[in-house]
Amino acid sequence: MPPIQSFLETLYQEYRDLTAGQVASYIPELAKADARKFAISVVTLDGRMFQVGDFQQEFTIQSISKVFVYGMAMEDWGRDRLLEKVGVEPTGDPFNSHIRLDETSHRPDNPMINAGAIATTSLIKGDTPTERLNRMLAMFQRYVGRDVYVDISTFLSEKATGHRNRAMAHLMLNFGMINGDIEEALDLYFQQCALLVTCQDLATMAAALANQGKHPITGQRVLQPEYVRDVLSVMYTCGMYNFAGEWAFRVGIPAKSGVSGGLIAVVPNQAGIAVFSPPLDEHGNSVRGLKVFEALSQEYGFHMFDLSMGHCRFHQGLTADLVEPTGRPLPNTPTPS
Ligand SMILES: NC(=O)CC[C@H](N)C(=O)O
Repeated sequence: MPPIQSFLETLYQEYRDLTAGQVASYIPELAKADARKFAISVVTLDGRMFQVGDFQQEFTIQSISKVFVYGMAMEDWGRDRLLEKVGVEPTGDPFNSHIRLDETSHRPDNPMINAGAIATTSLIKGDTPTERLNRMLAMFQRYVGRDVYVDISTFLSEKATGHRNRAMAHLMLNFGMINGDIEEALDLYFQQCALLVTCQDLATMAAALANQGKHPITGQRVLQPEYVRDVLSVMYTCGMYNFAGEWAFRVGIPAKSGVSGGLIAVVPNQAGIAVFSPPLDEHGNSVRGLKVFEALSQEYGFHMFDLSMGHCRFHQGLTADLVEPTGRPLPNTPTPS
């Protein structure tokens, strides 16, 4: 069982020269991304970090934001009220697929596709657009553990070209699934997608979810524990677009990807993991990201239904690096059985 840090270094060497995939270009600013950038970060529940590559490189969070805004909407409205507006059914469609509202309820299928995410964002509470944005930034700030910023160029770039998202918002307005000003809701959605993060930030945010909603370093509560379950459930079933089923089968933990090349996954009660690598496959998922997660899942057996070994092997990988000089395992790392 290799210690996690050395295994990450092996994976980095193995996949750094991979040239498959295309950098997203439908948002003009994203086309400028450097396809060679590559980072892997693992953050444990007690805030230890294992990382390789460009883990301090900033990029826009894009669809990964949907996870955290969904959690915020849960806190704003409660589970039942939110479910009336946005479903939790996987679609098997691409993230930007034309909207297919539920025939009777007119809800978008789930909050991880664009239609559902825009509806979710439109529900964020606040009296003015500025207040809603500030509440959202404060939420992201709690997850990241420092000040966060929106990349104005990417925001404007998507605002100017996001006609498909705009069309979906209008359709939802028609069915009464969005209230209020469409352009304001879209602005907030484009702003959340243009939030600047690093791979290290994303793994830390995922670790906070793995830690039942408590930040692994600041100890601050970022999400009410009762909603962590809901957020992880939709990540598990809907987080990887029309690859979600394959991902659940192969990797087996809740995850979310974004078109800028970020990919996060949550190993419940153990760690948050993130990969950053801009080239995407035909489903819009990071090519290197998928490779890394498949290898990690195989090596450490963290698939949720790998009942033969369960989480024990991942613990061994983590605890190999996590044993204090005294030899005492750190808190939150149960002894492998
Ligand atoms: N999959 C994504 O990352 C999509 C996010 C992007 N801002 C969009 O709405 O198209």
